[in-house]
Amino acid sequence: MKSQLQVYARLKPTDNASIAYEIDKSSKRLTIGQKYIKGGFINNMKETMDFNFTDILDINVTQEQVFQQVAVPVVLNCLDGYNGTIFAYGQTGSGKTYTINGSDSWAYRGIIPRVMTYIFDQIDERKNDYEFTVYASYMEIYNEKAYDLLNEDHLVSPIEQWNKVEFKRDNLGNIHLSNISLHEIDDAKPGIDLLMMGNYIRKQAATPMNQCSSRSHCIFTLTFEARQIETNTCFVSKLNLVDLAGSERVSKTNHDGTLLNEAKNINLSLSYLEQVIVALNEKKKTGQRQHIPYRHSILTTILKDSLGGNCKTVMIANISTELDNFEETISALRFSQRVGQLENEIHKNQKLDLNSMVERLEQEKQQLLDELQKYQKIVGDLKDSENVKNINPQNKNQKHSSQQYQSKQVLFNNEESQEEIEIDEEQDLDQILSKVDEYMQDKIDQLEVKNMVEAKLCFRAMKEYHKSTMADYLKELSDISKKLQQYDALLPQVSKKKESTPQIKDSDITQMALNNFYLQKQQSSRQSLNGQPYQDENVDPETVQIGIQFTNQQHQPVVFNSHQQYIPSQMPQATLEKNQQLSQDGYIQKQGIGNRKKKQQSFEQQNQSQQQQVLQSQNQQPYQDKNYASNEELEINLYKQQHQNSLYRKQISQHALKNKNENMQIYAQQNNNVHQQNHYQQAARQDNYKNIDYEDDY
Ligand SMILES: Nc1ncnc2c1ncn2[C@@H]1O[C@H](COP(=O)(O)OP(=O)(O)OP(=O)(O)O)[C@@H](O)[C@H]1O
Repeated sequence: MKSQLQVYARLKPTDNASIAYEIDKSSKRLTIGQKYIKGGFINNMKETMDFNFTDILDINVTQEQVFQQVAVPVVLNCLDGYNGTIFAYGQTGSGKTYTINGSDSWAYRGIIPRVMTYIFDQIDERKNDYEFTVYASYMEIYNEKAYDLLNEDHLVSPIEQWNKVEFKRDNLGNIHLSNISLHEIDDAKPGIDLLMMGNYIRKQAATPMNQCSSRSHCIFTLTFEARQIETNTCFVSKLNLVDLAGSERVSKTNHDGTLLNEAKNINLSLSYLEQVIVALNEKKKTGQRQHIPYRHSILTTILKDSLGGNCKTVMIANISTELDNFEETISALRFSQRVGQLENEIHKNQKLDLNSMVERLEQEKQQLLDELQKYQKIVGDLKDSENVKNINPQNKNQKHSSQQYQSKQVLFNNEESQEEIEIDEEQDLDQILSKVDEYMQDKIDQLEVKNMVEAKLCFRAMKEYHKSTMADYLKELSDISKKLQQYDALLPQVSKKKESTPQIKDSDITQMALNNFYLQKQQSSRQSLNGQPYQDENVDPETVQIGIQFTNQQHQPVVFNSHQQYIPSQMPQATLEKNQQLSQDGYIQKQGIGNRKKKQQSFEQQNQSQQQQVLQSQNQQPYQDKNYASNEELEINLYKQQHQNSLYRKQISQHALKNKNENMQIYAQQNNNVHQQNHYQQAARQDNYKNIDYEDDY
């Protein structure tokens, strides 16, 4: 089934000078006024430019409306067994993250958290027909390297130590990913907690690399495994929710060499995305096979199915209406027009679970064999009474036919010579009926009838009855035998297919990843619980211990009350003690000093416009969200929580790193290894330095 890619334009409100635009609701057309002043010149080209969309979401459209209109149809498709992708494209600051993830405030949550709530409501509605299992994974692509954002180890280790996600192609061209964790989720809350953890890891990783979200692509994937209870058919479908990097031009980034390199990579992967789309459009126009350069970047490799493959794909073009961004806006609009011309070939990922199919066939075969046995017994009973008669030497002929019948009967059970099972219905029926006649003749004396007329009537009735019963039996026997042959032929084929089928991709990967995840989890909790020294010398035992205490809270976000105190009920006893210990050591108190504290104090004291300025500096953006004006209280709280939370975790990781280096230094001293001593001394010094550095950040 062909499915045209849907492209929505979402316009972001601005308080600054806006570009002139008009929306034609009926034809879904966005008209942009081109006449503008740039560098003192008036652009004299065509006055307006038109762009067509599936729909245009104007500046006043709410997050809930975007979710209902754009995401719900895709999610429903996924729950019916089709793949789906929603991706947001646009320049930095145009609202991609706001659309896909949302802002920090729950009221303005974006598509992913809304999808989480929605899918579990839907799954609940379908629970009589389907059994669903849902998995989540979250990946970041930065500088042509992909990282797992849901790996709990990444909470405490720097990005340089993370394993990169690896891609392997099988013979069929399917991509298999390793070093990415899949998490089973059975409710919206654990799903949202995972998302928050991923966003936290993303933010934390961004700091040391001097990177910000604009420069990486993020893909949140939900995998659905469903089994239809009645038919035992299964499907695996995927929903990708993608927040792309900013699409602005390299020249505009205006940074030094390193950053330019990053920017180049981002623009390269986006330009490969563009090339894929152009090639797909060419292919569609000319109808000729053409090379589609999916392999050129990680992004296009991952989105292969979403672009030109088996996937219902929706793009949201996030459009900044600011006059300053006019060129980027036009380029994003042009890109969206090319995407809008694409068509995907979608089909339901339904498949029969081979295990249950074999099981079902075997059950059916057993049922048929039981039935067959029953019929054979009935026919055998008749034949026995015949044999009694056949003992009479005068009935040689009949004895012969009885043997013939018996040999036919044996053939029903002879699996080797199935071709001979075909029975000659006509011939057998005649033979059997003649035997029934004789049998009746013999029995007539035994009939308790008053006279011959009655006897004849009775005999005829019996004869008719036997005749029809035997005919029915034979017909059924023949049907069963044919059916059995079909099943016998089918069973080895199915079993063979089952053996030769390569590892079932989605479910097996899921299972493997889950096993891996639980194994790691078990291992680390064993190590922490039994108090044994942690074996891996790359990881400090204390770091692991703290990491586990965090993760044992099932990714619950750290909760603070209005006085910025951690709510202890959310904290395990061990963590509380650790926390107190850290406080005594001076690590926790540190959060009360330094620029961060001053910033926070001034934040509280400043008047409303000053508060807005702080929010602006936090976003690195001019403040544009009118909704925030009425929600300062909420925003202030969020701001405080965010920094306190992030500070606490960073301090723990710093503390652990420092301890590790000090311990390693002692170890090197014990072993008289001067070189290592120097190395760890230097590292410990750097850690101390980093701590000071870090305080200054706030
Ligand atoms: N439709 C909107 N209504 C209100 N505020 C918005 C809207 N879209 C975006 N914003 C606000 O604009 C700011 C920038 O948006 P956002 O971070 O989503 O941009 P982005 O395109 O993801 O940028 P980047 O490429 O840097 O990640 C945020 O503060 C966000 O809350």
